[in-house]
Amino acid sequence: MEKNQIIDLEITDLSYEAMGVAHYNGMTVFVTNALPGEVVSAKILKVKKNFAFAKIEKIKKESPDRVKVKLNQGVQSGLASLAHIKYDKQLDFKRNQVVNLLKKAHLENIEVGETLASPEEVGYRNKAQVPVREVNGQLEIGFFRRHSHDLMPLTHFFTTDPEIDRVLVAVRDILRKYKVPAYDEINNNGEVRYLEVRRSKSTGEMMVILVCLHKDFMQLPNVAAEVSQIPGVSGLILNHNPKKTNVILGPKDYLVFGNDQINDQIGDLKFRISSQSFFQINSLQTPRLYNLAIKQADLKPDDVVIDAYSGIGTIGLSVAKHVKAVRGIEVVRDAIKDAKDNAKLNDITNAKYYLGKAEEIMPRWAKSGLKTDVVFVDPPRKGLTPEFINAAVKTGPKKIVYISCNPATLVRDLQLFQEKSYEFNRIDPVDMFPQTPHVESVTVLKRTKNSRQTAL
Ligand SMILES: C[S@@+](CC[C@H](N)C(=O)[O-])C[C@H]1O[C@@H](n2cnc3c(N)ncnc32)[C@H](O)[C@@H]1O
Repeated sequence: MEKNQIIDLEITDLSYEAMGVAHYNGMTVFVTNALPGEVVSAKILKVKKNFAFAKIEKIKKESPDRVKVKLNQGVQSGLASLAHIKYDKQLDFKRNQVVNLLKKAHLENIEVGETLASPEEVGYRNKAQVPVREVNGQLEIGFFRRHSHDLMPLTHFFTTDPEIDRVLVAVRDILRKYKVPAYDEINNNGEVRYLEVRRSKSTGEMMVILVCLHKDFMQLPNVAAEVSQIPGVSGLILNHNPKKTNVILGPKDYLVFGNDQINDQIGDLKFRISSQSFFQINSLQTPRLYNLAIKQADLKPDDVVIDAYSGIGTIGLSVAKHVKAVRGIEVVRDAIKDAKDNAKLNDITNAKYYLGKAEEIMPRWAKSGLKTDVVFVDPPRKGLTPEFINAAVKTGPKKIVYISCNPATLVRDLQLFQEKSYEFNRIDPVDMFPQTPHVESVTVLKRTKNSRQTAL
């Protein structure tokens, strides 16, 4: 097999990244946007020792699960790599990921629920963070082609709220009008690196964030004056990121005009969200995710609850009125400030929030003898650390409710909890990210009879 060769392939499976999988002369070939059951004529793009990558030249036999999307193939592979699959089959794909990971871990007796469908299949994202670069002499917004920093200009982001797309394009045009230079990452000069827009689904308020190389630039007053005229925009923030780095946001934000938080709502609770705070990006699916987790936690009025990886307090504050006390842990300073503000905003007095790393704070609490009843964890993709798991178990909770955005680290961590005599019998996938391969899920671990002794 060699690069640029064209071969016919029968697709037998889908990889975790939603690439069609085929076998050819002992090699595994990953074909972008191909579906199981299809026969495709494919061009080989890259050859490694045991596997290769290819792209479709022609579909010779089409899967009945395929939907025609207008997206260009490059856009689709970067932003919405499941967009060519019928939505109900996307849900199956996500469920199968969990099933396969459990099988690999020899955990076949665990039930995996049907993936809970998202109320919106496109345009659901309440936040966009898009790179700004110069392409052919003009400032453009778009996305980086896979595994590169080549900007593909774009104005319609497909999974993002169309109101956000409208503001992204309006701000792009203002930056062009005042000839603000885009960031040049090779020479670490220019100005605007990323453009972020967040929108509250409940109030319609939008926050615009310009991620810039400098904390001020000549055209900023004119840019700000025009951005303030865009309907729906309630604030402009300049995020200062002076470093030569791939990290998107710098540590400092400067409020240029308006509010530095937007107001949103989940269920009957109000939330204020700062620019650097995490907020679930699928606004309509979030309450359904939380309700599932809270229902399965079966909370009691005397319960002491931990909300680890709390963000702005959304989970902890949703349960606070039904339990004795909530303690939240979060590493982002602004998110802790938001969580405290949000407790006040909703007249909640039994929820306290602590700044720091969960894997450091939890062992301290365990050492000081804290006892808990339910621990909610909602970590980033890398999952939990053994230190956190040990400490959480030491506080003796009856239940641990694990909300995960990465089934691979979830299954790894669930096995560690099992070693500490916590058991689980089902995982419920929830689709927070339609059109993409990302899988969210809820699992409840229960303490078995003898685990309190083992834990202490
Ligand atoms: C997936 S988000 C969940 C936030 C919140 N539970 C929600 O539903 O909106 C994970 C959160 O963990 C925070 N985080 C990341 N690493 C952390 C750590 N080591 N300790 C505590 N919080 C951390 C992130 O800042 C983020 O707010």
